[in-house]
Amino acid sequence: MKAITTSIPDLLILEPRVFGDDRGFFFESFNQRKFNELVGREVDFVQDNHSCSVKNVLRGLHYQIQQPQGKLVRVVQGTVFDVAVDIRKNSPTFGKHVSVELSAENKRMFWIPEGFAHGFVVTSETAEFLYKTTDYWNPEFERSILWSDPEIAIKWPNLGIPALSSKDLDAKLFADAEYFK
Ligand SMILES: Cc1cn([C@H]2C[C@H](O)[C@@H](COP(=O)(O)OP(=O)(O)O[C@H]3O[C@@H](C)C(=O)[C@@H](O)[C@H]3O)O2)c(=O)[nH]c1=O
Repeated sequence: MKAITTSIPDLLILEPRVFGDDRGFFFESFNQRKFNELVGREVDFVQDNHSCSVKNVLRGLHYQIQQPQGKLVRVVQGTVFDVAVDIRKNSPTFGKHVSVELSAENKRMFWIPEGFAHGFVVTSETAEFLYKTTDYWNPEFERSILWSDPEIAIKWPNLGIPALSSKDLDAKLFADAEYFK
């Protein structure tokens, strides 16, 4: 596993070593010891999630105001444009974001520690999205920032208006968002 740094030091793109042969391929999709070495601390994951979405579905930008979740995300079918926004108030990169294409083909993973809002849009016909989280989902603490927030100004792939959940249609502007307690 190789870590690629990004413009926000705590956000890492991870590239697994893939062993291909005439049967197909094999790779370690998670190895706790190697992961901890790459991120430089002990991380404990408590929940695994799996979602499937059709093209131009956008989920995000999500975070929890308590029990913030670090997320290790990847795609096992299709392609997504994935984004993490720094919402740590005392961070020098507060309000800045990093985007990365994740696909079944590139097998890249994105490590998004606690303190970021996260979202993605599906750019293939369908996409299956898998992720591990460092804390449990808690609907009471869950919040959504508007995907098209003008201050964050994410350059999403040009697919037209995305399909959103009702929760994400009601998302707040970054300027009005609640932060961690
Ligand atoms: C997130 C989540 C949802 N659910 C339920 C609630 C709801 O009925 C259904 C669908 O939930 P949502 O619409 O919130 O799913 P979704 O929009 O896919 O939410 C996810 O989006 C991405 C971008 C993230 O970063 C995740 O942390 C998570 O917020 O699944 C759980 O049971 N456990 C969970 O951990």
